[in-house]
Amino acid sequence: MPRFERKQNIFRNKDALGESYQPERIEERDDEIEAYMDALQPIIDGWEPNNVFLYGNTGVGKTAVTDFLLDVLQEDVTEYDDVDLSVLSVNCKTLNSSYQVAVELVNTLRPAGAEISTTGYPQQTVFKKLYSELEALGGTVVIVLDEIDSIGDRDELLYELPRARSNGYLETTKVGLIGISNDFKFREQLDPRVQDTLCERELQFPPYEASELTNILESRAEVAITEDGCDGGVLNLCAALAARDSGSARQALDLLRLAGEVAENNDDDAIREHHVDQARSKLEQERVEEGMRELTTHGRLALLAVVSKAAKESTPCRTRELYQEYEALCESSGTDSLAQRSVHNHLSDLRMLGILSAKENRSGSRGNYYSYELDVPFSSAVDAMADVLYLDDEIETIRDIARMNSVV
Ligand SMILES: Nc1ncnc2c1ncn2[C@@H]1O[C@H](COP(=O)(O)OP(=O)(O)OP(=O)(O)O)[C@@H](O)[C@H]1O
Repeated sequence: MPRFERKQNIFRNKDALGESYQPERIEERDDEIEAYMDALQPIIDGWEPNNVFLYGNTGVGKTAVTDFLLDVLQEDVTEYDDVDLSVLSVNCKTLNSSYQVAVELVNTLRPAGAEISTTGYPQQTVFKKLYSELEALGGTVVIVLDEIDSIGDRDELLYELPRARSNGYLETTKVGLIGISNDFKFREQLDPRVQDTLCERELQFPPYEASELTNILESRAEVAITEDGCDGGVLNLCAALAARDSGSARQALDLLRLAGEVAENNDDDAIREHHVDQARSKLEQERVEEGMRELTTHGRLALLAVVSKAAKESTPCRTRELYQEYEALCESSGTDSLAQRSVHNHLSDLRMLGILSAKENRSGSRGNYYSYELDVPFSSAVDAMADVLYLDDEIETIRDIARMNSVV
């Protein structure tokens, strides 16, 4: 009797709900596609490409539409013998400077074994190597820089590359940049001269509404889910939840995939609305745990102070009292404590992350003050603290007190 058994009554192709899947059809982006095609038109016409800057929140289709249109463009360009198009795509997330992005581009263009080192050259040397690789490639080159905001203020490449031809670094090759970002502040921070060139054509992708997300989910479910694998109403529910929260297609797709997994694990024959509810809580918890894992030691100690008060049923609790709890925890863990003002800042950050909630109380002549409480389940907060702080005994005591008070 096999111990692994194939389950395929819900998913026909689960990968189609994953991040790496490239949809055959783009839904609900006709206006954006039209404007984007307009910006890419000079390439087909044989002229220098426009530089394009795309922005919008996470999950609104910036990358999907770009990949889709560049595939179409590469196919259509084969009709014209005098246009030789190459597309280079780089995600800048881990490359946070012009230098690193330029090295990555050089290495993408060089054959295996001829790559350059990621350190040790003057920046202009790397840029020159990049120009000579681009010149060797020839034709029209479109360079897509996804998550371009990771470059930060070290943005010299964004100034130099679009000017490479006019400055005589490139003779024959025509280069166009496509920058993609979900950081709305990035554009404003750019040097005005960079803004002028990089943002020659700007496209904004707004968040999706529920009805748009439903269409995206319907077209994806046709590929991903079996005919009877999904109850009516499930796609609408996933779409409505994602629209209310972020307007992100990624969130809607994640919710549907996870709901399918919950249904599958329960050996149910179709995804139902209660599976979506469970999936939503699970995603929410993952988000919070991820936020908590990224806290600094003092952020964690400040949170643990709130957790400790919650175990004693003493929340909402004022900063002053939380500070005393925090100081005691610092002493137990052998950590120097911060001033009350800094702890207050950590509490505000925890609130921004959705881990704490705060109430503002009026206090007559002495001004207003905040009192804090957990905005996440007690158990997820304690669990996330347990594996990082060296406070096993204290955390066990907090758990005991919580059990005594039936706080779970
Ligand atoms: N209009 C659409 N039609 C079909 N699928 C879409 C559409 N918009 C987004 N998607 C899908 O949603 C997911 C997220 O989209 P995408 O990666 O393009 O978002 P993004 O705006 O680039 O987000 P980020 O800024 O986080 O990179 C992908 O799986 C993508 O295929």
